Amino acid sequence: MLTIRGLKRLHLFVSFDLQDGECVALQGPSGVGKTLLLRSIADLDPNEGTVKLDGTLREVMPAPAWRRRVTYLAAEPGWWSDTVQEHFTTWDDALPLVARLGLPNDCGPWSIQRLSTGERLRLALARALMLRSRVLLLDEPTSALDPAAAATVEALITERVSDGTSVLWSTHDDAQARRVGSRIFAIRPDGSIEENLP
Ligand SMILES: Nc1ncnc2c1ncn2[C@@H]1O[C@H](COP(=O)(O)OP(=O)(O)OP(=O)(O)O)[C@@H](O)[C@H]1O
Repeated sequence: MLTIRGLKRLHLFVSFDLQDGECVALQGPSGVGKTLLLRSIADLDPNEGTVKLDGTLREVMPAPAWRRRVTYLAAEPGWWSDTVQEHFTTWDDALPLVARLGLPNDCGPWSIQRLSTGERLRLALARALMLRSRVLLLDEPTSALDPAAAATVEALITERVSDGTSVLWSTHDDAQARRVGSRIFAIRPDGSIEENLP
């Protein structure tokens, strides 16, 4: 279980729990703080408060180890190597997942530069899913995808949730929030969270 108490970042001040195998949809108008919240939980920006995974405080482990367990998927993912396959520890292991996400089997040697925005998003999702994290913090993961690709992503994440992964999923799509979330958190302009049922 992910436990968050008094997490403070700029105007945000929130407390909540995310159970194992639970997907919570995160909503709110543009600029309200959804990305700020997800990045703070992953400890990518300075923030205050108590964040624990299964009772273990975030600060007792090195930041990279925390982010392998509590993984943030950015709306605009970053890349550090030239080719697709260099972003995976074992490309052959990643290939079935990459293919399921609709990328061609021969895309391993491709340059990252040639990928479309949607292809990059799907590749970044594959990269995140290969970590088998305990918690996924998804920042509008289907915003640049066509309906078929978005449905594939929803199905994949739903499988992971069934396997016990906890997910916080930021989306502007109300119907998607109701489909994927067993609870919906709406960030208010004052930085607090209003909890709704789908
Ligand atoms: N480092 C920072 N210092 C000060 N303000 C910041 C910083 N980073 C982000 N903000 C501000 O915090 C607010 C919330 O930004 P955030 O990216 O979390 O919004 P969002 O809810 O994810 O929006 P969108 O739906 O458009 O992606 C914005 O007004 C943004 O300008």
